[in-house]
Amino acid sequence: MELPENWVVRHSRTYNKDYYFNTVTNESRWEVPTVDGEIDRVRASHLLVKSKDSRRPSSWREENITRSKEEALEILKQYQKKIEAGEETLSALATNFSDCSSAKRGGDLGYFERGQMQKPFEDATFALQVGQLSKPIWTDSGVHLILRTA
Ligand SMILES: Cn1nc(-c2ccccc2)cc1C(=O)N[C@H](Cc1nc2ccccc2[nH]1)C(=O)O
Repeated sequence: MELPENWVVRHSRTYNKDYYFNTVTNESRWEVPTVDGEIDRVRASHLLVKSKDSRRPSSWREENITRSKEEALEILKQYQKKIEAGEETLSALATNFSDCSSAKRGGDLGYFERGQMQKPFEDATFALQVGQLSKPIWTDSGVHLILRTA
């Protein structure tokens, strides 16, 4: 995490831990300063449809997944239509149909920072506004719909 301008990390011998010091304002603080508008962690839920080419072509739903990538995308687009029409929620569809083990939590992956998820998934999530649904996103796991929740 790069620090905003004029901020440096210092080490407090008294407390034996790092703190942050602004060399212009002489302000010091324990928590990491972030540039306004720079987000360092997000929360998201997702619905994953795997295919035979997925990194792990198996899930709680289906021991051996044989559908093609094209079929997976068509299935995911049907879910996307229902969510965008307000007929279904991503959480309800993920619970019943996601090929990710997060299905048991309505697709909720919790909070994550950059560097934790597969890059296409991370970039798509960080580009979403809170409450916004992604377009279909491909990772090595399959094709995802992502809802940024925080
Ligand atoms: C990243 N992650 N979190 C959970 C999870 C979260 C909450 C509760 C239970 C499982 C499962 C996973 C996971 O990697 N699952 C994989 C599928 C998968 N691949 C992903 C790539 C990016 C983001 C989420 C993804 N989920 C699997 O089940 O084969």
